[in-house]
Amino acid sequence: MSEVIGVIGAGYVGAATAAGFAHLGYSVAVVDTDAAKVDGILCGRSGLTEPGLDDLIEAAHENSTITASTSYSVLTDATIVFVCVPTPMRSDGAADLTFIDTALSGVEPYLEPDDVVVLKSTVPVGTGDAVAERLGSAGVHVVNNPEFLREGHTVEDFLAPDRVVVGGDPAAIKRVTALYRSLHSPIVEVDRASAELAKYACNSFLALKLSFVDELATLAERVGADITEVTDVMAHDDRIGSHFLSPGPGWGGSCFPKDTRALISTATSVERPMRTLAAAVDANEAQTQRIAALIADRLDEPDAAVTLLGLTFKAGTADLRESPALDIALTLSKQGVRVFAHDPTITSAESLVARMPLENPADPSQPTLPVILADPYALDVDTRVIAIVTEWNDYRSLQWSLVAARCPHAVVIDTRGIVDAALVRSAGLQLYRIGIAEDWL
Ligand SMILES: NC(=O)C1=CN([C@@H]2O[C@H](COP(=O)(O)OP(=O)(O)OC[C@H]3O[C@@H](n4cnc5c(N)ncnc54)[C@H](O)[C@@H]3O)[C@@H](O)[C@H]2O)C=CC1
Ligand SMILES: O=C(O)[C@H]1O[C@H](OP(=O)(O)OP(=O)(O)OC[C@H]2O[C@@H](n3ccc(=O)[nH]c3=O)[C@H](O)[C@@H]2O)[C@H](O)[C@@H](O)[C@@H]1O
Repeated sequence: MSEVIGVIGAGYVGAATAAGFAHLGYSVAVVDTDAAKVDGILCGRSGLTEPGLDDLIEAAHENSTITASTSYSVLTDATIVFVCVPTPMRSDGAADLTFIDTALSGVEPYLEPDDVVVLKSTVPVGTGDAVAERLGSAGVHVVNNPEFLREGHTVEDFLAPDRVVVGGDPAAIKRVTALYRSLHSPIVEVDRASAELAKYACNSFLALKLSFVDELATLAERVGADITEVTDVMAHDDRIGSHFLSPGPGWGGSCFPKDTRALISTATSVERPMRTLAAAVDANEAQTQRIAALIADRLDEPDAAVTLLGLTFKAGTADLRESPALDIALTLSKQGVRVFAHDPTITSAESLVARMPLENPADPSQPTLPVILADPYALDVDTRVIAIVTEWNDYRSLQWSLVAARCPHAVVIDTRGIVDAALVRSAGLQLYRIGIAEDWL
């Protein structure tokens, strides 16, 4: 327990890492450039909608095992520093490493010989070697330890990972893996390039699987099949597995979109193009636009309105980054459709501004932000389409008779396959489920 943990960046990954190591008994110091995040941690809160995270941070706060600051000097005593800053997408698709560079510049003055810097952010192949070269002359070791947690499950996944992957300096790897030993998860030691590539490989493979299933759902609609029966058959094959077989409005979030493009960019730069992945990215964009078109096709009057149920990129998170729901809202709004939306985590349209850039928000003839509904029953009477875009449990158990009483002519489009068809239809509403041919033919 002699190691002192430093964490740079207190977002989804950094907050879970800090809280998790504090829970495992380590003393943790966090630095974040966002003063609100730091103040939150100093009061025992993460500021994130993540089950169990605030409990761990509050416990660490009470035990004085966590501290935080906007100043890198808080890392002075840290012996192993985890870098958990963003690696967003550049306009050319490659990963933007500016935040990594700034984080390293910030921590460098506080590093001592034999300290370890751990790259937990998702970084392209070659980044770890470059960082090792940069810090090596000061006697600092570098380890790649890519993270595989999911939003909405950050604590659960941090404390019980399918695997812990480490690559890099062998002596330092021993010290990093020792931190995780009490979790009893498989530890996979690989070379640095393989650790970096494996992280992109996992996200990209899952994205490929989803694009395949989304296209299969479209095909099922046309040829008389039921996607739930098709994927059930697939899931019985252990080689295929049962996860990531639910079609939807397209995959989104802070990582799949940027990581697939970053891998394509890496592959292209060494003239080893990843054609399958490029096709999956194209198919994903087409899937979201297909859903927008299906909605638009069911609007029979110029004044007809649409209500989107769900805005986050998936259920269980308040994260709106790269959410297909926002793309659908924007596409419809550009066509002059009045768009309303409900999401359990969104109380006002203001939180959408950063994620839905509009050219002229004040001009009602231009695309506008969706009007946020306080509850899913507060529907505009001219609503013609109610589309379930995010698979929140709230929408599985809607009282469809209340919906029908307000909007008897609305049709329901379920892009996630979560509603009970009999209940929707017994309320007198027409229903279209993704991938179910009998609804569309
Ligand atoms: N969100 C996720 O589920 C997962 C993300 N990752 C990867 O982890 C990395 C971080 O992702 P998130 O945690 O989602 O990001 P995030 O956007 O939630 O949080 C990043 C945090 O870093 C802070 N920050 C930015 N620059 C800083 C600097 N120079 N010094 C100190 N703090 C700084 C920001 O204020 C923010 O609080 C990315 O590379 C991402 O691809 C990996 C696995 C899962
Ligand atoms: O690198 C990352 O950031 C993380 O990215 C994903 O985690 P996350 O972005 O939280 O979301 P997922 O649960 O993987 O969902 C991604 C997208 O796929 C969609 N999805 C998922 C599963 C499914 O069956 N169908 C489906 O459409 C979701 O709605 C969502 O838009 C990976 O699952 C994590 O392992 C990884 O660590």
